[in-house]
Amino acid sequence: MTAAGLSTYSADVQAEVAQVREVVSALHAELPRWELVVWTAGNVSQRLKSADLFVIKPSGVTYDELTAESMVVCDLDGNLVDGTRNPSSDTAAHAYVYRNMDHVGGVVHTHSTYATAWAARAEPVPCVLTMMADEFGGDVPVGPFALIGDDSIGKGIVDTLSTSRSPAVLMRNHGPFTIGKDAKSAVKAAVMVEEVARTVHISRQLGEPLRIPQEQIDSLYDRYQNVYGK
Ligand SMILES: O=C(CO)[C@@H](O)[C@H](O)COP(=O)(O)O
Repeated sequence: MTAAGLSTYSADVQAEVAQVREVVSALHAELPRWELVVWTAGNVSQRLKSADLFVIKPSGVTYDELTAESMVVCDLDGNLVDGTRNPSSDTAAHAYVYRNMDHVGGVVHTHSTYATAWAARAEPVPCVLTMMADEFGGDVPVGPFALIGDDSIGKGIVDTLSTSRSPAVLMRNHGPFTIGKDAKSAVKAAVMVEEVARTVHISRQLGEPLRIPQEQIDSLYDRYQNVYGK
């Protein structure tokens, strides 16, 4: 597929595109490294600061074949602006999130095993671990069932995450989508949601895990978000 390209954009925008292509390409390597994907089943994107554009992977290309140059650039309606291949099949969902959540700079989708197992049951992961309180500020919520092809998935993500502190949503019968201030933060949330989905699942084999009281969740979330690592 060909597109209009970046020639009408300023040198600053083109420079940022080149830099974000490197970032997004490198972050795709984190998905198999953390065992969050099989074959081509997951994608990372990052929004530009200097223009209403984002960078995402081309569809159906294996992670070991991805390069910075092969990353595609889309506008916030999901139209291809620059790149030689079709953008990821989840581009419309990423674009919808960027159009409707101004604070989001990165989006990730995977089909990681444990998080997707919870999604298949449409059950939120209950906040029973301090690392869940830290990262998610409560339960990891479930979003609606939605078919790929229009704005349904994006709307489900936005509607669910707009009423939660969680940067992760388990889209019913599908899998996790995560958001962050940039793509790296969204990848981190994808790693964390898989980890807690796995741990809580294992805990359940031993009995019913104990929910953390809301006051303690709030305290842990505040410390991790505002003090930890600063
Ligand atoms: O969820 C889906 C399809 O149901 C996608 O995540 C694909 O599995 C990955 O697609 P590309 O990013 O390679 O288009």
